[in-house]
Amino acid sequence: MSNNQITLKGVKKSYGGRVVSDIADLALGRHGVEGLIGPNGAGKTTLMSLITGKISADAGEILFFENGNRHDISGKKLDAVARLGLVRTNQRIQDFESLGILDSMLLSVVQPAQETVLGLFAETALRQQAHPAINRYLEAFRFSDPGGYALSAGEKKLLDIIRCLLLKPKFLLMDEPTVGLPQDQTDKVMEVVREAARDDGMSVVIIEHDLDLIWNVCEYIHFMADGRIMAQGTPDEVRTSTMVREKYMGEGDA
Ligand SMILES: Nc1ncnc2c1ncn2[C@@H]1O[C@H](COP(=O)(O)OP(=O)(O)OP(=O)(O)O)[C@@H](O)[C@H]1O
Repeated sequence: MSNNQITLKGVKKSYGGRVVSDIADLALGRHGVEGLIGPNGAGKTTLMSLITGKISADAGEILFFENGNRHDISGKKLDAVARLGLVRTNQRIQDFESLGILDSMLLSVVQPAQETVLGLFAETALRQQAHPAINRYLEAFRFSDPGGYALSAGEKKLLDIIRCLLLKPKFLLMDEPTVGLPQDQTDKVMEVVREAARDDGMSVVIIEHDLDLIWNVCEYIHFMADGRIMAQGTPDEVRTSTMVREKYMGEGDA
């Protein structure tokens, strides 16, 4: 079980007078792999952006606890939060067309001070030897041209997730990780994420509309609607909640 947690107290965010996030009291990361679900526009992505410092809250406190250390990350910027080991995969895929697959992976494993060393890794074979973790991901995920660029939407998405995992985060927030990925790739992504949660103590929160994935992968689920956390519990508890069914799922889906 992970030692890492994010807590939010009285966190509020409004756009043009409309409250899109109103989190009274929330703890994330107590249960290994957790899910954050809710209807479109519920405020899930906004919540992740508030935590990672992409946007700032109007009020409230956000704390990050990692291995006994307490960090007040309210109002902290994106890079400062990422340096603490709190990393987020992207809902919208990034443009990797100017950086090859291997180079972008390598950039995740070298420390900033070592970046000039990149020049030493001129040979592809040498680069691969240098990082067993990269080899492992290349083996598992079979890019169409690993020595070239990630071109399809699926490959870009995959590369984004792998780069985040190579950073060895303490806490990983995943925003709709499976959109655009075929089922076999989705299964493999979830396998490596669960492995990192189990073996490295990484905490994970996954936003997904793919409820089968949520029920199968997550140990604990937070349900959000209208900017607020409305229900929390095990997959069984959330799946059978009348309120969750009414607000989110068709009666037949549960
Ligand atoms: N920059 C912004 N300016 C104005 N309104 C915004 C902004 N960002 C988000 N919103 C609004 O905040 C609400 C919550 O959006 P958010 O993207 O967080 O929802 P979500 O739960 O992630 O939805 P989805 O499941 O569709 O991704 C929506 O009504 C959205 O239109």
